[in-house]
Amino acid sequence: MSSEHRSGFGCFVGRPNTGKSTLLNAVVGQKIAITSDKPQTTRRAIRGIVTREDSQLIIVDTPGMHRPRTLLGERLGEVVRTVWSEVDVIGFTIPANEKIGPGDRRIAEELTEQAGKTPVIGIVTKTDLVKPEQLVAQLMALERIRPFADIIPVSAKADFQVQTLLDLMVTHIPVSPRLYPDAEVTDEPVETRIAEIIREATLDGAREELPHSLAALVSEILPREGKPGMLTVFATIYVERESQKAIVLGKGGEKLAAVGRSSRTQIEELLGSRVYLDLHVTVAKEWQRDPKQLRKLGFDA
Ligand SMILES: Nc1nc2c(ncn2[C@@H]2O[C@H](COP(=O)(O)OP(=O)(O)OP(=O)(O)O)[C@@H](O)[C@H]2O)c(=O)[nH]1
Repeated sequence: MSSEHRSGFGCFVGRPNTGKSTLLNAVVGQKIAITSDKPQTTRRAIRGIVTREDSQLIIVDTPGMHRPRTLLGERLGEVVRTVWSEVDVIGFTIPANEKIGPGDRRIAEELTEQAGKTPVIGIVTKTDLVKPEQLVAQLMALERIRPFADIIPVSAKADFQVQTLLDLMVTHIPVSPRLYPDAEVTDEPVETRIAEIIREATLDGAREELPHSLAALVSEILPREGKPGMLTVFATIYVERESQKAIVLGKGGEKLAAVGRSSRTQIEELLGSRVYLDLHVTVAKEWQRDPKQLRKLGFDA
């Protein structure tokens, strides 16, 4: 074993809902990316940094892959491809409890076309959901769809082999000194992380039609007037239609109030300060198709 220090970049790819965000959180050990029961909730590349004595692995969380339908969809595609060409190692996620399907195969093909020489580790996720014989069958099925540098089963929920996966990823990154100071966990701006907390809280228990047409934006964080030690966070939830606004608000604004309460606790933890959350819902018609709105919401590549 070499005692030289390694530093480099990695990412997880896989179709929506395969457990990429949960795995990232397990690996980094702090909640920095949003997870949700609904697909396609991760909309931007977020870097988590795992610093160990022997290595520093910077992980970029890639958005869910899906067929581009709107401008937003197309931009996600570009982001994903840029990520693939910049990283040293890619983890391709397949859940243990679902049959490998056309969506998985399409990503495997795109990896072959777009990822060049970047080594790909095949990761069977959510192993806690299946029996051993099902897991073995899935590992064998995965082996057949493309060549992998390694194949490994993991469960982020049961903390099974998460560290082993990290060790494996580190073997593929170059010998290099640390690229980031020890304390840094993510270099995402705090506004973005807060917006993601709000977005996640809004999606929690929301109806099926919401995930694709919801965005959150933090416009300002200011000291609260007359309340020393307290901050005001100004945030807006963007929806596409009046009907969606009604869903987000809930009866008499009840749902929005609950979203505010649950987000505030997390935001206070993140900022280390008491927070007043000034939260509004706005209809921005067809925001997914409007480049100006996309830029405003931080989707500019
Ligand atoms: N039982 C179990 N559930 C898991 C595990 N990992 C993730 N999940 C669940 O699977 C669902 C999807 O997980 P995510 O991490 O959001 O998946 P993703 O691939 O990042 O999804 P997108 O952001 O849509 O691309 C969530 O409900 C998770 O709680 C696991 O190891 N075990």
